[in-house]
Amino acid sequence: MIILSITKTLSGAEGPFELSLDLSLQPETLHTLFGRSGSGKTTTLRILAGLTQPDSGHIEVNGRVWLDSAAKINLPPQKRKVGFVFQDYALFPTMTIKENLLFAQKTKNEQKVNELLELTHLSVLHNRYPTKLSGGQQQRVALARAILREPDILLLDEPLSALDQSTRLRLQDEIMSFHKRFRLTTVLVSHDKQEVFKLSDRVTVIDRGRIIRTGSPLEVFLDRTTSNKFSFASTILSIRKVDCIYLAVIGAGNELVEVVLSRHDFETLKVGDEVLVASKAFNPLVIKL
Ligand SMILES: Nc1ncnc2c1ncn2[C@@H]1O[C@H](COP(=O)(O)OP(=O)(O)OP(=O)(O)O)[C@@H](O)[C@H]1O
Repeated sequence: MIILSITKTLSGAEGPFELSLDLSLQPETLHTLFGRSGSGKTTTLRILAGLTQPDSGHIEVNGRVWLDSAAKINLPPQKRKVGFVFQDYALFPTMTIKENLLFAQKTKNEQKVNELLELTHLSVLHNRYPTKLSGGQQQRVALARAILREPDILLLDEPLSALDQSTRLRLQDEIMSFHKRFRLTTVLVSHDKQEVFKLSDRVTVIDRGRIIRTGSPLEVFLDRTTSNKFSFASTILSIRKVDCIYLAVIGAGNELVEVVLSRHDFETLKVGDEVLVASKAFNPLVIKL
């Protein structure tokens, strides 16, 4: 069980605001922090890892206190058993893949490194340097390196956002399989709803430092208790008038959809606006690709 209770004043783009979170994470679950840019998600991961100091707080991991500002307990990052994977891989460029992995381990257990290389399909590449690998391969190395630390918490900060869609889908499956195989307790930060829905046991939505919602992905994203309608939130990419019809192009995941607007919407909405697209009656054909 991981218990986190923190406060910190952050300097946001629209002025200072308080990050104030109380979270408890069940062991062996994948818990996602979701929310608008600048709401405090990365800062929360950094506080868990000991890389950023909160103004006050208490963090307890499997019965061990990592931080207690009142009792002046504050374990340094190297004493916290955390695996951290960032968007930008952060591998050592002058070390080979295998050296990068060995460096992450206190025990220098080469057998375990070889096992992880095998599991991540990186064995044949073990002598290469990170710059000679694709983004997906580099992120696999970063994931393997984080797991080798045998972390009490695996922190994944937008780990797949720099990758193309098909690599992303493959790595989502790998993250899921590692999370289960190594019985990890994982905290993910992601902006991709489909990814969050696929991977998460629990989702906590944060807005300007506060928890505004928490629950299963179904409860948080589909709001089963209030509506069964089809809807998605996205951004208007273009608006135009064709004869007497008003049309908007709106992003939907990796696709674009064109919707008809009312005259009032045409006059009030503009490109870049965030909108909710909802359909009252939704009876689609589902075709396997
Ligand atoms: N140590 C700090 N002290 C004060 N403010 C900070 C500190 N670290 C980050 N901030 C500010 O806090 C806000 C939240 O940053 P954070 O990176 O946690 O947001 P986020 O939710 O992860 O955003 P994104 O989704 O864009 O990565 C930002 O405006 C940032 O500038």
